[in-house]
Amino acid sequence: MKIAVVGTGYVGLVTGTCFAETGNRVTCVDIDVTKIEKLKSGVITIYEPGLDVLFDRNIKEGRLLFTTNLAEGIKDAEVIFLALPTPPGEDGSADLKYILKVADDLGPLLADYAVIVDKSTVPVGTAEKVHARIAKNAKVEFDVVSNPEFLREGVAVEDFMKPDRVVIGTNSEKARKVMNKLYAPLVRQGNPVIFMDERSAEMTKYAANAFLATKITFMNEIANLCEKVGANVDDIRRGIGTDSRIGKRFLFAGIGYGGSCFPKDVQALHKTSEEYAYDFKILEAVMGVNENQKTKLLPKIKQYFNHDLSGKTIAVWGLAFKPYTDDIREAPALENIKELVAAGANVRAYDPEAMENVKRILGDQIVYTNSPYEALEGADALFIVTEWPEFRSPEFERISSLLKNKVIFDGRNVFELDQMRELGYTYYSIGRDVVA
Ligand SMILES: NC(=O)c1ccc[n+]([C@@H]2O[C@H](COP(=O)([O-])OP(=O)(O)OC[C@H]3O[C@@H](n4cnc5c(N)ncnc54)[C@H](O)[C@@H]3O)[C@@H](O)[C@H]2O)c1
Ligand SMILES: O=c1ccn([C@@H]2O[C@H](COP(=O)(O)OP(=O)(O)O[C@H]3O[C@H](CO)[C@@H](O)[C@H](O)[C@H]3O)[C@@H](O)[C@H]2O)c(=O)[nH]1
Repeated sequence: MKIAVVGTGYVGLVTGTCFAETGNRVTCVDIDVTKIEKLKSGVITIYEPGLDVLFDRNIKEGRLLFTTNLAEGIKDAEVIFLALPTPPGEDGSADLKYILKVADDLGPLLADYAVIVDKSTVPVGTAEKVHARIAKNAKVEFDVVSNPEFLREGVAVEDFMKPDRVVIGTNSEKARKVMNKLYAPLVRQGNPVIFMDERSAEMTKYAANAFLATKITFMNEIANLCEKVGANVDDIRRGIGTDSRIGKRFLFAGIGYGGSCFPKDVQALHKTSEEYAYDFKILEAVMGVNENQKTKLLPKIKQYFNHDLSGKTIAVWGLAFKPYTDDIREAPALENIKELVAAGANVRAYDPEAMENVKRILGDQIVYTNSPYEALEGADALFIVTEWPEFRSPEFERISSLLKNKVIFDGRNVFELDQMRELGYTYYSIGRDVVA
């Protein structure tokens, strides 16, 4: 099939590359000239494990093209994906200006029947709005379908190529056939394509993200209570996660969820509920708890240093909002580092992928190091913010020889308490006893 993807950011590039890999001819469109020039010259613009191999192969085989010209990009396309940003507007609702602008532009350009697909995360009613905007100028028949994306950064290729499910919102039989054909190679493992109406598909995406954010937040609250009653949240996780009704995943307590999706999508769903005069109490609690959770360890760090961080040096391991990505959108590291610096501390930070992105925001307010150990040089304490695998089994002797105090603040429960006890560390983590 011939496909166009409009918006070649994270989701657009994964969508385009993966559909090229399943044999389609794909043209990705973006207004960012620098990005498109890079992509055209074979340079991948996002860090996503495994994507580079597919990207190189499909460019070489001529199935994956890039352009800044919308008319050229959508020419002869049977399916046109919109993978455009939907950032929070000033009031927290999803800002649809990028989507609606492209919808306006598309109308006069359509030369034959096409299925326009909302791949972006968009509030209930958006497919109808997009349809209306295209219809204003379109001279041909078309359908607008909602097909939300559930991929996770860091495992995006796996999530896209072997999806748990594909959700497609449409009442058009013609669009349904086109989408079924496109997704057939991805769902042949037995995972379903679930058809529903557009509004339910749009809502499904927000419900999934809000549910997962709630699940994590529930565990964070259990963790906070565990600290007070002297229980261990990791044992609780194992104890409840083995119940198949609860499930093992997304039960890891820590210093809050971040990223480009959960925070904005929970906020946007809350906004939708407000618009419909529904008081969605759980979402409000989730947002409030997560905000506090992100800086949960700071009072403990301050207390350890007798409420005076001036001149103290804190080594920070991990800046990305989670491992296997260079994405720092809503990353708990940023807020923590800003507060440490404001309290007079020096920060020496290391992250395998995200340092360039942090430099663009924090500049020379902190020191960036070439290895986790270099970050520890002259440091008074270690603060683990992101659980990159390389932090899980470090050389502890090297850590203790470099740190001024054998103290670790761990926002992701990377180490076992017994291990810390044996090694003689003072160890603060989330929802577990302090090892002193
Ligand atoms: N990042 C994720 O993990 C993820 C996962 C699932 C869903 N989503 C959703 O997918 C959508 C896109 O997210 P993203 O992370 O890929 O965003 P992104 O910011 O990485 O990419 C968006 C791209 O759209 C381009 N763009 C803006 N206006 C344009 C126009 N008029 N024409 C062509 N291109 C234009 C931008 O230049 C940018 O490259 C959002 O709604 C997001 O919520 C994201
Ligand atoms: O048990 C857990 C699992 C995750 N997190 C945190 O939750 C955030 C989000 O993690 P994850 O969901 O893995 O990353 P995203 O790439 O943001 O993916 C989410 O957001 C995407 C965009 O909408 C969706 O497509 C995905 O299905 C959804 O998982 C991160 O800060 C994690 O540290 C926890 O604190 N505990």
